[in-house]
Amino acid sequence: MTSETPWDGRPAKPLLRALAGEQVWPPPLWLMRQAGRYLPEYREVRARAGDFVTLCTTPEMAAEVTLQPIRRYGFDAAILFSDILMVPWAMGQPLRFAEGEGPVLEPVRDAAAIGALRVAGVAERAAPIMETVRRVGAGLEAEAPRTALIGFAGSPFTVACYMVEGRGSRDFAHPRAMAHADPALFGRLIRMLVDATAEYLVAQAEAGAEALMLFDSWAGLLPPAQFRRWVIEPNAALVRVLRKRLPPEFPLIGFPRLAGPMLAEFAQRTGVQAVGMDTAMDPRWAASAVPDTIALQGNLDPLALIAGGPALEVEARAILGAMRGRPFVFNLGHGIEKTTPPEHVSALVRVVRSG
Ligand SMILES: Cc1c2[nH]c(c1CCC(=O)O)Cc1[nH]c(c(CCC(=O)O)c1C)Cc1[nH]c(c(CCC(=O)O)c1C)Cc1[nH]c(c(C)c1CCC(=O)O)C2
Repeated sequence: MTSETPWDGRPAKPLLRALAGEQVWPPPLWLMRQAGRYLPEYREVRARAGDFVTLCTTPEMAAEVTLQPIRRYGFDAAILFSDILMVPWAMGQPLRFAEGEGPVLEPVRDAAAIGALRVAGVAERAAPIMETVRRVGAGLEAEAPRTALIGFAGSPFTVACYMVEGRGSRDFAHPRAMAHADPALFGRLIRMLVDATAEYLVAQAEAGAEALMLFDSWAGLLPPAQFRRWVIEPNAALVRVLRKRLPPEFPLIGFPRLAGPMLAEFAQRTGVQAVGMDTAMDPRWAASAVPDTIALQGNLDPLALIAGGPALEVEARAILGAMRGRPFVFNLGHGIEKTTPPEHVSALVRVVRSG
C-alpha cells in the first residue's frame, strides 16, 4: 500500500494509516502512560485535583493532562487520560486510589455482589469522561491536527481481576481461583464486563476517539486453555459488539500483556487491527508469527528510557530494525516509569523520527 492524500486534501494521521495496515516510516510514535508523574506539569494538576478519581472525572483537568505530553513531544497519538478501573466505578463498585498503594475496590466475590453491579447506563454515569474526550478532540484539532485520539478500556479479564481481588496483586489468586472453581459465576462477571465495556467504548468513539485500545494487562497469568476462554473469547466478543456499532474498519488495538506465543492466536482470533507487544516479547518473533495484515505496536523497555544514552538508542534501533517493512507503531512495552527523565523522551523521539 502507498501513502495517498485523501480526497479532501488533508493528510491522514500517521497513526491511523499504520493501524489501517500501511507501512508508515518513520513509524508513528506514542508512549503508554505518556501523561503521568514523570512530567512536572502533570504533578501540578494532579496536586490540584487532590485525588485520582477526581482528576479522571473532571474534564477540564483530564483534558489538560491528556494534551500535556502532546505539547511537549508532538506524539502521533494522545491517549485519553482516565483509568481502566473507571468501568467498575461506573458499574457502581466503590473505588479509590490509595497513596503509594494503588487502586482499592470493594471486592466482588459472590453472586449477590456481582448481581448488584449495574451494566445499563455505564456510559451515562461515565459522562464526564466522554466530555474529556470531546475536549481533547477539540484541543487536538486546534493544536495538533496530525495527532490521533485513542480511547481505551481494560479488557474483561484484567478488569475482573481487580474487581474480584479488590486491589493490585502479583498473582490475582482470588479471581484465578474463581475462574477454575466457579466458571459460571466468573463467566457471568466477564459477560457483564463485555456489555458494559462495549457501551463505554462506543460512547468514547461517538465523543471523538479515533481508535480504541483494549488493555489485558494480566492475560499472561493464564495457562493456554484459560487464556482462550478468559482472554481470547471475551476480547473477541467485545470486538464483535464494537464492529456492529462502530463504523467499518474502526481501528482497535489489543494488548494481551505477557501473552508470549499466545499473541499469535490472540491476533488472529479477536478481530483487532493491531496488537501491542510487551517488554518481554521478541519483536522479530512477533513479526514472523503475526500476519502483516495486523499492525504491531511496542515494545521498548521502560527501563531503557530511564537509562537514556546509548542503551536507549541501541534498544530503540533494534526494534525499528525488526519492524521495518510492516505496519508498526512505536511504543513502550509497558507504561512509562515515574522516574523517567523527560529529556530522555525527547531523545527517543529524535531516534524514532530519524527512522
Ligand atoms: C492495570 C492498569 C491500570 N490502569 C491502566 C492499566 C493497564 C495498563 C497497565 O498494565 O499498566 C491503564 C491506564 N492508566 C492510566 C492511563 C492513562 C493514559 C496514559 O496511558 O497516559 C491508562 C491507559 C492513568 C493512570 N493510572 C494510575 C496512574 C497513577 C496515579 C497518580 O498519578 O497518582 C495513572 C497516571 C493509577 C493506577 N491505575 C492502575 C494501577 C494498578 C494504578 C496504580 C499504579 C500506579 O500508580 O502507577 C490500573
